Amino acid sequence: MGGVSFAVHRGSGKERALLSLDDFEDDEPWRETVPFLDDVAVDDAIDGVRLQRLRTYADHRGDLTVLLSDLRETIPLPPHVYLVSAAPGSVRAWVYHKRQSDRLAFTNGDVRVVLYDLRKESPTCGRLNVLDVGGANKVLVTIPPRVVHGVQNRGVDVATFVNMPTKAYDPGNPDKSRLRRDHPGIPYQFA
Ligand SMILES: Cc1cn([C@H]2C[C@H](O)[C@@H](COP(=O)(O)OP(=O)(O)O[C@H]3O[C@@H](C)C(=O)[C@@H](O)[C@H]3O)O2)c(=O)[nH]c1=O
Repeated sequence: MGGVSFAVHRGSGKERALLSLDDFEDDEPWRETVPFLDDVAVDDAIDGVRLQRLRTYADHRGDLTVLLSDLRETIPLPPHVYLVSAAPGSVRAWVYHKRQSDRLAFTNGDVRVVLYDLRKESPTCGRLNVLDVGGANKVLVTIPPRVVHGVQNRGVDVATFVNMPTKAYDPGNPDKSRLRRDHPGIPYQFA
């Protein structure tokens, strides 16, 4: 694999004498509450599916959006995180995972997430949820194991989303079960 060169500045004793870590100022606490990842109520949500509001902090330099945090509650920290770029109109469906929960963070684009509960033991077996998320509705969607899901980019630009599943992807034993996207057994057809 081709080496990647980095500019390395060796520094000198004289420079270190001019500055120390103590010269930095600590940020002051700015909020008494933790204003991110508030739960969003979803009418008739499938059992175990969770939506949390993602809060974006904007300033003249751009913005920052918190995607996941255990500051407010103990959560399974993500052993694996990846970024998906969805081409305009693209559909990723239908899938479910036997062992992991997906935690999909949507912050941009016009994306539709469709969830379908085929878990025979679930109190919401047979229920469908259709969630429109992205730039206008920045949310973290937690999808428990065995909940069928599909994601469509309904916009005209590439949409990206981050997945922070509760288990690492193992190519040797991928936790991914698929069904063709137009299967008539699911009461939703992607346009
Ligand atoms: C999930 C994953 C895939 N891959 C590889 C496998 C494959 O060659 C390529 C694309 O993987 P997939 O086809 O599984 O990805 P995809 O079907 O696009 O699934 C994605 O869409 C949403 C709806 C989901 O539910 C997630 O599971 C997410 O993986 O990336 C990794 O290398 N690491 C990973 O962690």
